[in-house]
Amino acid sequence: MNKRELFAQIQEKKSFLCVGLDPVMENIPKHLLKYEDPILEFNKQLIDATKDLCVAYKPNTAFYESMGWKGWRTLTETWKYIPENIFTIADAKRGDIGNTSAMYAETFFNREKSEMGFDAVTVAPYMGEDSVGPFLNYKDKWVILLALTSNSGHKDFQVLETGGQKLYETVINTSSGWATADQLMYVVGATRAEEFKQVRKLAPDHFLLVPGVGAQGGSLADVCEYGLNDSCGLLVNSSRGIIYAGKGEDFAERAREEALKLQQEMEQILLSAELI
Ligand SMILES: O=C(O)c1cc(=O)[nH]c(=O)n1[C@@H]1O[C@H](COP(=O)(O)O)[C@@H](O)[C@H]1O
Repeated sequence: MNKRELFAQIQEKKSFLCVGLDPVMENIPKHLLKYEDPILEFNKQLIDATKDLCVAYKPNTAFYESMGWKGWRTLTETWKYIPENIFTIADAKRGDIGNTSAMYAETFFNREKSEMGFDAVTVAPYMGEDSVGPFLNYKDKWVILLALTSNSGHKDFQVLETGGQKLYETVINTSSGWATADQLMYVVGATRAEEFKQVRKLAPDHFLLVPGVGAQGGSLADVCEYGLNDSCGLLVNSSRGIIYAGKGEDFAERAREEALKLQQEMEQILLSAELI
């Protein structure tokens, strides 16, 4: 899905919500345990309940990989279940020397080989351009580079000064000069709302993946104050705040209610910004 198509979806759905699919077996409602793959059933019901309210789904691969080969099967079947017009992000946070990154890229992008054809993958920029390049060789796909993350550990490296600018600023400045920069998005945590003004100075046109609303306490309104651009430019993720809104048989309805609250807030924001 290209940028124009993504913005068209945002306008049509009046939403820039990304639902994070981070399921843990202990939290799956008990009535689903009778299914052969309870997590797949959980995801399917969540997708059915939220697909008209969101423009993206982001399974974090750790939650699937932790279950071994069965988890990979669940991830693959989950990806297949997501409707085609919804943006899919493999939140895998990969990046390695070139030939290894090429294998990671095949895992998430090469549908013929792996049976998964995500639109985007999250990548750590630490190993530099040649570690990101193999993902960018897929011309219709996106790389979402970690820039300024939502966790407290962002202080350890990302905001350290490197030649007059913070390390995360260097990540954005340098990568946005790459020839393939129009296939990049950046992760900026909702808990770092005070930095969005600066992020937008460095990356005015890029889409930002913004995790950290909901369970981590970030504010949607604060993110949007400086984060919006003229094609919206934001995919705001909530995982636990939506998928665990209810723990019983009505879990999908509760999830829908939480997604709807965010979508309605987003609609007002898009209206005020005259983007819809
Ligand atoms: O890349 C990410 O998505 C990500 C980056 C970041 O800085 N912070 C962050 O929380 N995430 C992911 O976003 C999701 C947040 O989940 P909740 O806190 O449950 O909404 C998890 O899958 C995290 O791994």
